[in-house]
Amino acid sequence: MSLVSLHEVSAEVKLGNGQSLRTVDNVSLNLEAGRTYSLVGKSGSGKTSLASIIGLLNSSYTGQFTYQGLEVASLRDSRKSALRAESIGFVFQNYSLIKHLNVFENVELALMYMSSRPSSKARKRQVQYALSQVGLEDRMNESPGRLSGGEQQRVAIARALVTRPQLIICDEPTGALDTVTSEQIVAILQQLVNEYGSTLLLVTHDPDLADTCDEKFVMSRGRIVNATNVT
Ligand SMILES: Nc1ncnc2c1ncn2[C@@H]1O[C@H](COP(=O)(O)OP(=O)(O)OP(=O)(O)O)[C@@H](O)[C@H]1O
Repeated sequence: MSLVSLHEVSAEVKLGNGQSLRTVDNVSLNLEAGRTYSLVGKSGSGKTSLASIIGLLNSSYTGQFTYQGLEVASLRDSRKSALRAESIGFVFQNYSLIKHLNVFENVELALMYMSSRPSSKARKRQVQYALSQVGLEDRMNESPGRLSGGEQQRVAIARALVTRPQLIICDEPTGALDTVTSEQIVAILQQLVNEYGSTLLLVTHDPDLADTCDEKFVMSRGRIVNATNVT
């Protein structure tokens, strides 16, 4: 059974002028457990729109979408939120860390949303471990604003992985970083995804980053126009 299975999925947004724009157009794909996938395509091709459906962030679609064998359309919002908190980790371009929480608290937050929230002692152990994995255990008490872009993204990776999610969705995770830092971030990501056995969906403009994944999906005008096995 695939972790994610989409069959003829489409989505639209309503534009200000009353017209609709099809952002995802008849997409069918499977994501298997433990494999890594990139999603590439020009700006506006629909990558983020598709990733937000797969990440259970947008339920306004037609077609069939199953996650862990569950028909997503039939799940209540509360069940979808719980599923997302427990089994999906997100990393975005702008890090999306909370400024008034320190590094430890930002990572811990991911555990607070779990329905089976670990004890305070277990949370401490898990957060410390996740931060050590990204080399930031000695910056736990700092405010994110005092960290460099690459360091903030490493915190975001620790936050995405601390729940040991089955799926990690990264949307342009290196978009705001220089080339050397980007390569380091992707190396950390790939190593941890491998170690945790998670499935990775990496949305990127960068062909070199895309080639670090097992499989590549190319999007154009909302459609998957090409799917390639890289390895
Ligand atoms: N809420 C919205 N309102 C209006 N248009 C939208 C909305 N969301 C997405 N779009 C449009 O849908 C299309 C697909 O957008 P999407 O963000 O998914 O593309 P993308 O491939 O991720 O682009 P980028 O690489 O620039 O992030 C674009 O033309 C975008 O302008």
